[in-house]
Amino acid sequence: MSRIVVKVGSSSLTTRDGHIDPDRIGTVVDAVADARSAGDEVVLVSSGAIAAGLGPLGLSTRPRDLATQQAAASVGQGALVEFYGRRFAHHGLRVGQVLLTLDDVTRRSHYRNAHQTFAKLLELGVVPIVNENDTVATSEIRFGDNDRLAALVSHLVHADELVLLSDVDALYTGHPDLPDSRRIEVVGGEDDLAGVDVSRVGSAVGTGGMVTKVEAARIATAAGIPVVLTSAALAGEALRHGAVGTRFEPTGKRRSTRLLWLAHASETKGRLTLDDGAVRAIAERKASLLAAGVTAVDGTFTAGDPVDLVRLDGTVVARGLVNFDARELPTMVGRSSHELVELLGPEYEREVVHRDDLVVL
Ligand SMILES: Nc1ncnc2c1ncn2[C@@H]1O[C@H](COP(=O)(O)OP(=O)(O)O)[C@@H](O)[C@H]1O
Ligand SMILES: N[C@@H](CCC(=O)OP(=O)(O)O)C(=O)O
Repeated sequence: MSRIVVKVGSSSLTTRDGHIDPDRIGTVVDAVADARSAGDEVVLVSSGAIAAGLGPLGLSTRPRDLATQQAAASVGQGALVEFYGRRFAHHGLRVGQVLLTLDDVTRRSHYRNAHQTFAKLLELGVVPIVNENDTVATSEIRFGDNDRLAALVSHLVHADELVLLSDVDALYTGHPDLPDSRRIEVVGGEDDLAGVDVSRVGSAVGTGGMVTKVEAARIATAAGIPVVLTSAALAGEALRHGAVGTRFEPTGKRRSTRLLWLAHASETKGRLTLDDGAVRAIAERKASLLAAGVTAVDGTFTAGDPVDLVRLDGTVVARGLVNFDARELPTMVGRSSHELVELLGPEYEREVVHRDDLVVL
């Protein structure tokens, strides 16, 4: 029995005029149901909320402004889950909706909750249908693309494999429409990606194109999870562990999900400059960062936000979740814990970034 996370993109689930495509979603549902009958556990990360909301709202193209995207996602997500619910019921399976924001995989308490929810849903035999919580996620906290979300979810649920389903059957050396592009069967590591061009954009409804799929594959494989990338039309073969698409081999070992995200967080909220002693402490001794070793503070952040930790020359050494707001830190920098307690009170004795919330790059 394997635990598989399957991610399917907007372009494989919806029609060009912004409605659910029953046949194409049906192919994915049937493949997932077959895998379940064969004893595998499946978590389905489904995009398509915005795309499926366009038609019902009379919109002909993906809106540019966040508020309309969120409104479309609200309408489309309901339609998608309703469709999944009915279609999986034909196979005697129940679905459960899981909407995640960035906080759910970075903040410790949320992370534990998300982990437990998935564990219970799978134990109860439910097929979790996951998406980003588009309707409430603001631009700063958006995952931005479901490929990366799927990589983090596969790590969160300790998946044995991540299957990325798109509208193209494999990764190619260049855009598949170009005559010179060749299909890539196996990616064993970074070397195999040298010279691969993923820069040309994908479908009108998807967000990330091939760039985010390759990035998701990097995140998952670096954490020890193999990835298969192929088209949604080949979902059946992919889930029967057939030789389809492009296979990305694991390149690293499992690490904490929160730190995995932090290492790959697309947006940090600020920057703390460290003196040489503090750099050595966090990088070599794996110590927490104390105010005494901070020389400058940039950015607007609140406690719990991810920040870059940089050397005096500005190069990034690490990323961490900061324990104080940006406005609190300037009076703290360079001071020992003892001074901070005397000056500001006992609650200022804590680390600026705890070593459990810090990842050296
Ligand atoms: N090197 C490449 N190999 C395969 N596809 C590529 C490559 N470069 C760009 N693409 C494009 O990426 C598209 C898939 O991305 P996207 O439309 O965002 O998918 P989804 O909606 O499934 O997330 C493909 O259809 C293809 O047009
Ligand atoms: N959360 C968004 C999905 C964004 C996204 O990553 O889309 P895609 O590139 O099609 O996987 C939605 O459901 O519309």
